[in-house]
Amino acid sequence: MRRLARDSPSAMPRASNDTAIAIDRVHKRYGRTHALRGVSFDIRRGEYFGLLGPNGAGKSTLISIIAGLTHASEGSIAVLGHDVRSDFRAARRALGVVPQELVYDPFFPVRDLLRLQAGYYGCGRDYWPWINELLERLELTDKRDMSMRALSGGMKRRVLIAQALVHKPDVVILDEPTAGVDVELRRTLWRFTRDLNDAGHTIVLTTHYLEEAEELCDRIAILNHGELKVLEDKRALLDRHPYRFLSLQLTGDGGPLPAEVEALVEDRHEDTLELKLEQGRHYIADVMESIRDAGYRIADVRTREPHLEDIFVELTMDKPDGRAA
Ligand SMILES: Nc1ncnc2c1ncn2[C@@H]1O[C@H](COP(=O)(O)OP(=O)(O)OP(=O)(O)O)[C@@H](O)[C@H]1O
Repeated sequence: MRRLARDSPSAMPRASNDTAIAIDRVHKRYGRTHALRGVSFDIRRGEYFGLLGPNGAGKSTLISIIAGLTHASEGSIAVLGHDVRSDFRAARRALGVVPQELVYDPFFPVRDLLRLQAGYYGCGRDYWPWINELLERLELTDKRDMSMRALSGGMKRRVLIAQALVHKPDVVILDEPTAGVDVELRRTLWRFTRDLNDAGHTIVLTTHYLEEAEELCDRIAILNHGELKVLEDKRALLDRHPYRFLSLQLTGDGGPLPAEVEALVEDRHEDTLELKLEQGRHYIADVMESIRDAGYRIADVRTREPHLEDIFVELTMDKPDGRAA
């Protein structure tokens, strides 16, 4: 697949201001629901940023405020220095938002829809080559004259992505772009967004597929219960978690495992045990010896480093006493 060249029409000049989105002490209340509780952070220009959190954490609310679809109860947000309320048009012009929901006009042919959308931003014929490039990159060229209602769900999602990009926005927000799409399309979208990022666009991704965030993002923010839980470089976040997983396939008719081994069990399925070991505290050799002492043979041993998913669960899982992690 063709890559977007740095000097392609999509390449954005770097501004002296390094902040793409500045979020300052934002609160949002819906009646008695306090959906955002004083969230502050910056998204830097040119980064691929992951905004994660469990259901109801406040991600969509934050994106809606950034996009000007709803207002913060308190606090402010600026996109490329433009306040999303007082300077709405300039802020919106700098943004391309790919929505989570499939909302579209069923009757328009795809290319006409994209040209019309570009027109809303005052982008005329000189943007048509860019629209053709989008159609090509999203593998929609042969669908360009079809009406939206005739397209499959995956194709519609591609059109929504193209629609968000018609005006070559500097900052692109992707809200669950791969929800319900097949593996091939997911890969196509990953490549495409990475190329956009290489060409200078800031990308903000929300996703429930944590391997997607792990693969693509430079920095990760995790929201939980309307608060910023973590904002960290992805590599540092993964490295900071000093544990690893040990998977053991057991044979033989052993008895109960010793309590200190039971305490490490994360998962068990059929004859395999998955244990979570903290570095410097639990030693693989000791654990294996205890298991052998309990009367088992160890037929296979595997280890793995933590994935983003493990860290996400640890940071967002509510404690049994009702406290948030
Ligand atoms: N329009 C609304 N009216 C009332 N409450 C709302 C509204 N939108 C969101 N909420 C509430 O605000 C909180 C945050 O919701 P939000 O949709 O922002 O979370 P989310 O992190 O995007 O979740 P998900 O991953 O499920 O999309 C939830 O408690 C939700 O019920």
